[in-house]
Amino acid sequence: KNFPPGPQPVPIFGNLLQLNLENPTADLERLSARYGKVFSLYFGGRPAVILNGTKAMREALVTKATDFAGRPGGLLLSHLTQGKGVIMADHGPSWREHRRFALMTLRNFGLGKQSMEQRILGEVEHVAAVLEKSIGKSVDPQTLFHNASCDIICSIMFGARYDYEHEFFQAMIKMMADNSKIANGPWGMIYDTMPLLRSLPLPFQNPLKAYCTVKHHVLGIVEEHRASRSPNQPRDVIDSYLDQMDKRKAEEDSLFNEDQMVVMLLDLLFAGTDTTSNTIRFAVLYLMTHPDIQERCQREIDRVLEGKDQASFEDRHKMPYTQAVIQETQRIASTLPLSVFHCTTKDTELMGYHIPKGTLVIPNLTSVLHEEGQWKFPHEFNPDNFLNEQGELLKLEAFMPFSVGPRMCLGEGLARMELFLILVTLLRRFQFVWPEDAGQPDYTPVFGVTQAPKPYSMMVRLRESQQG
Ligand code: HEM
Repeated sequence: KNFPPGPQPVPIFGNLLQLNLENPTADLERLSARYGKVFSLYFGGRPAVILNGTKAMREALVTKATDFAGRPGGLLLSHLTQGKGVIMADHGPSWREHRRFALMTLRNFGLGKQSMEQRILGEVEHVAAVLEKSIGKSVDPQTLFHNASCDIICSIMFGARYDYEHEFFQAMIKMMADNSKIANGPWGMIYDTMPLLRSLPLPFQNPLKAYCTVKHHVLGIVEEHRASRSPNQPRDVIDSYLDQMDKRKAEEDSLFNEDQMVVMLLDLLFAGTDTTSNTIRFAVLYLMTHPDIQERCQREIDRVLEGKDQASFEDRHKMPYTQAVIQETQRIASTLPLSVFHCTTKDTELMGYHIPKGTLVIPNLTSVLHEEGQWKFPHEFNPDNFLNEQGELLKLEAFMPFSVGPRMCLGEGLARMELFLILVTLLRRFQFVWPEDAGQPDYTPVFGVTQAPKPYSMMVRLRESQQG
């Protein structure tokens, strides 16, 4: 009763046949124009509420934060992780404690401090070395940027980075990219809506298998850590977790155990790889095809870093234009278009509608990041969206690529540091050029849990200031 309105569902499929499952973004926009900022859809027999626009998003995720902080079960992503870890864990003590642990550990390993910066800057040197070998050639940077962001997370979690060619490392990256594509794509939708088909040998079996293989390997890394660690002298996230398990051994029903640890590690890898690297790929695509914007960033970077060997995260305060370019990339790219699905934890109300406990909630972040009335230029790439007349960086309520509320991205600090240090270091050294024979750039994203640009080629040149 008084459930948000939406198109009429049909038996078995619900509204599935009315959506382009390869990329439902345009359908969601059309439905929101017809039914309003809060509307409903049926995935098979399961009702879902779609949140659109800044007002509905904030009312649900901030004002009524607890009511909307759950995670749905019964989906491909929740089956992969069995509801453990952080991302797909339901709102409860285990999620709360693991979220707190992950945030605290990231902070202890120097988020905002020197050591995390050094890990990122170290990784950028590997990227720069590969790019230097590509000078004057056309290359697709997809693999390179995936490798770099995955390696940064690996070094924080496992204490070591991998060579980009390492077999396990490559398997892990492939698993993450494939799973992201499948989970929000047609096969993921079929898995989510038609439980009877789940045991059939269909493509959604692949992510389940790939996840198990990577999980098995991570268990091996945990075993190595057990053998080589010194208690209370953590080298990385695994050691910290083992310390935490020791500390809580005496507790009956401790929430910290090996199974939870492995899922949490995979969560952080999964959440931290494609998100950051796809954002960097979008940034390079827009900078190549807007050379005036690229040059303006480079002038700012040169001025602020004059006489310094390396950039530091603190330098961002002196680089409002570069920050505006990074934020504008995040806005236009909308890397997690439908965020991560939420679920109501109790019967609640939203914008006058009744929403029962356990309802699937889909925050359409793209609808906020491209919302008319919130942005000076909602549909074009323009850093002025984030700058005032004086060229100062604006803080805007509708800028929520990391979502908002108690479930918002816990890697935001790390992601922002990575985006800044990687882009600033590379732009200082290289010029990125859209190849002459590449035709018109196509900015249309490839839809998935994380959205990616279509594969493209870039030309790399050493900047004049860096030559000889
Ligand atoms: C540009 C990069 C990134 C973007 C745009 C991004 C965005 C998001 C979004 C939209 C969510 C869903 C929030 C919600 O459900 O309301 C999320 C959740 C999450 N992110 Fe990120 N993220 C990024 C990078 C990272 C990194 C580097 C890490 C980890 C090291 C990370 C870890 C997580 C985790 C663990 C969650 C689940 C939080 C929870 O359920 O409590 N993310 N992220």
